Amino acid sequence: MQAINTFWLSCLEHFKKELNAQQFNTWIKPLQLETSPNNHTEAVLIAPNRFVMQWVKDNFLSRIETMAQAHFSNDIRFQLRLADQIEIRKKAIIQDDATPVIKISRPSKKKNPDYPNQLNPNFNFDNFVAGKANQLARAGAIQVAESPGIAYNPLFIYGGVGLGKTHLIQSVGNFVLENNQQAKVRYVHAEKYVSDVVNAYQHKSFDKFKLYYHSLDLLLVDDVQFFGGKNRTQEEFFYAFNALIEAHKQVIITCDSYPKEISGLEERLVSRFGWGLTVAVEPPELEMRVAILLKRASMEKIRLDENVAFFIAKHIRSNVRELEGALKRVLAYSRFVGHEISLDLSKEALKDLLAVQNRQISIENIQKTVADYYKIKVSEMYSKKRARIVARPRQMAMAIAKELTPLSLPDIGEAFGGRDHTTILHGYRKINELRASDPAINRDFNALLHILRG
Ligand SMILES: Nc1ncnc2c1ncn2[C@@H]1O[C@H](COP(=O)(O)OP(=O)(O)OP(=O)(O)O)[C@@H](O)[C@H]1O
Repeated sequence: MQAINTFWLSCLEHFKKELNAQQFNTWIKPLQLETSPNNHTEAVLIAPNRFVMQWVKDNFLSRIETMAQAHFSNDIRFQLRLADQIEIRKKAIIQDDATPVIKISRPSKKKNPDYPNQLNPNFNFDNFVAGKANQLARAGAIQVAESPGIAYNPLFIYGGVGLGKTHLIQSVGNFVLENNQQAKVRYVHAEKYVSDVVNAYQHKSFDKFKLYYHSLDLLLVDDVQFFGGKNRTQEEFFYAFNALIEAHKQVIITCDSYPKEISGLEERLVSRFGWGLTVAVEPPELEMRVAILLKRASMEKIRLDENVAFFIAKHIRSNVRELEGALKRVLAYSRFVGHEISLDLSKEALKDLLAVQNRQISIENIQKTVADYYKIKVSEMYSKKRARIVARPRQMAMAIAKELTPLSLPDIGEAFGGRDHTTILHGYRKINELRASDPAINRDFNALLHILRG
């Protein structure tokens, strides 16, 4: 069924252009086409888990069929089917390399070393504000909390700093423990896991290390990008991961990037991280930032007017941790001067912070930062040269200026050597398109935002 394969490739191309990279990677890329040589009217798309299957059914299936109708003369029906997880894993294990998968016999009578679970009881689903930015990650986490080891394994949550990844995965841990106090749950930051490996080395205690990590019911590993380049840690984690997944124990991982983009991570781990559900958390939009502030205020029993929350949320845009930091600052200032929190008081309390922010995110600073990043001269930002090597960074700087400053398009145009506002709009749109189709551009964009926001 060469024709269907060719059609599917063109479908992939189509969705790659239409969706942003995260949506494409989450929903479309994991689908596998299965055709039968004897059946010319039906094709099956295999989804890696129920979540993806349902989403594709609801949101993409009819589009795929419409495209198929336009492509073929006869009718082709597309079915969705759930992948056989065991088969996928077996295949991956065989393909990986000859490394044996260590099977740890689960200690039946022996007591496990009694490690604390390291969970912060304040992280729970109730005080996690839901919004578009974390919709999928939250839904995935809730499902995993309700059916650990069954729903999606592993659950891989990625996104920038301070966006709630730790909060979310610890909420799963706390939820599981609430339902079953006997559950062996462990939250571990990746750096701590690395130091546990070093310790096991020093004390020749790998058996104890394995006994512990391989016998958990739920393992939460935070910021797994820290495993990059640490081969022994990765090897140990590979064994632990296999042992847990084989035993239907839940693994949840967070990271600052998509699995394939973690630098220095072995391919066999990258592929395993994609076995379950991979979801992103995005920076929250304005209304969600306001909701987070109001929630936090009510938890702390502080009266916070909506207009004050809007003021803070409008100015603190980078991530939730900074948002909470700003609220703390306002609160501390109000206690210090002995006045209730008001708009004026908040402006005063955040004066320094906002001044620093405004200074940092001037258009000149954006131009200089982007020029440094791409190793071109700042003067290329105003030049008329069209060579891609300078034109692309210039468009990147335009897009970032639109994103980070309140300046109008004509103002931004002025700062880029007196360009027309349509040129700025074109640059902005171009970069957004590229971000959706080219992970490298998306990474550059996010890295630059990160540098500029300090
Ligand atoms: N949606 C949300 N609702 C309520 N609080 C949130 C939300 N998102 C983040 N927070 C809060 O913001 C702070 C930072 O979140 P968290 O530590 O989970 O971020 P992170 O993504 O793990 O960051 P890092 O990558 O730096 O580890 C925490 O205090 C957390 O409770």
